[in-house]
Amino acid sequence: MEETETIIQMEDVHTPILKNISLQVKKGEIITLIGGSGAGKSSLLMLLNRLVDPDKGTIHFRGRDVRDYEIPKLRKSIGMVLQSSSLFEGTVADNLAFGPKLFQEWEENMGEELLAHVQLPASYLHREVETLSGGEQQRVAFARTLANRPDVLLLDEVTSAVDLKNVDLIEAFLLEIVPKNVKAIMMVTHDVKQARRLGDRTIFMENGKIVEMGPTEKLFTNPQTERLQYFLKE
Ligand SMILES: Nc1ncnc2c1ncn2[C@@H]1O[C@H](COP(=O)(O)OP(=O)(O)OP(=O)(O)O)[C@@H](O)[C@H]1O
Repeated sequence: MEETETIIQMEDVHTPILKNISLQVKKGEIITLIGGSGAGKSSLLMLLNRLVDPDKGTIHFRGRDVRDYEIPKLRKSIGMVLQSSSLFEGTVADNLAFGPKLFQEWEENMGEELLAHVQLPASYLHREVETLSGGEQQRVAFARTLANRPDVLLLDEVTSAVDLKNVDLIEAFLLEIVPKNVKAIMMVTHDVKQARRLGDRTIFMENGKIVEMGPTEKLFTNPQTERLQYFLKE
């Protein structure tokens, strides 16, 4: 049987905030990260696209140490979307084209296709981003990240500032793009129900450490540690 490709491998990674982080992400997986405020979830994501480097340990992306990639190429391949999108002033099309133009990969018909992923009509291409609702802006932020054809998406609380309709749209979109358009997703969410809905595997963190990690349903129905049992009850 063909072995599933390992997309990310972290081995015994330490930073001032994180301790002893080891994990693997395989092709096709959505990994959800849960844990209380300050547990280190965002810090873990930031290691992957080198917003932070470890003091100790190694991080491999598609079999290669992340430090061996040029940073713009790494960040093109490992895209990140945050809680509130940082679209720049201009039209939706300007925002979508920005990344691909850096790599001479922009084609005029891409815009329409990218917006279709996030269920926005092509007419939005010419809209100034400031005229869009928060939820629409967040969907454009997704389309802009997808424009770079990333292998991995790092998502940090991406639905916490949008209304329920947009939460549904974004969740449906995420389930649809893996592994067709992106190979894997790592997603931090404070919404444990969302972590359960979307995750293939879930990581529970506390004090900079991974306390439990496993198949999402198993983790939720049969938490092994008192810490996680307590966290899920809160
Ligand atoms: N740049 C920084 N300098 C110093 N401390 C930091 C820095 N960034 C994060 N921290 C600290 O590291 C710890 C982990 O933060 P992190 O943002 O990774 O947690 P989190 O689990 O994502 O929390 P939240 O759910 O509140 O976003 C916190 O105690 C935070 O204050």
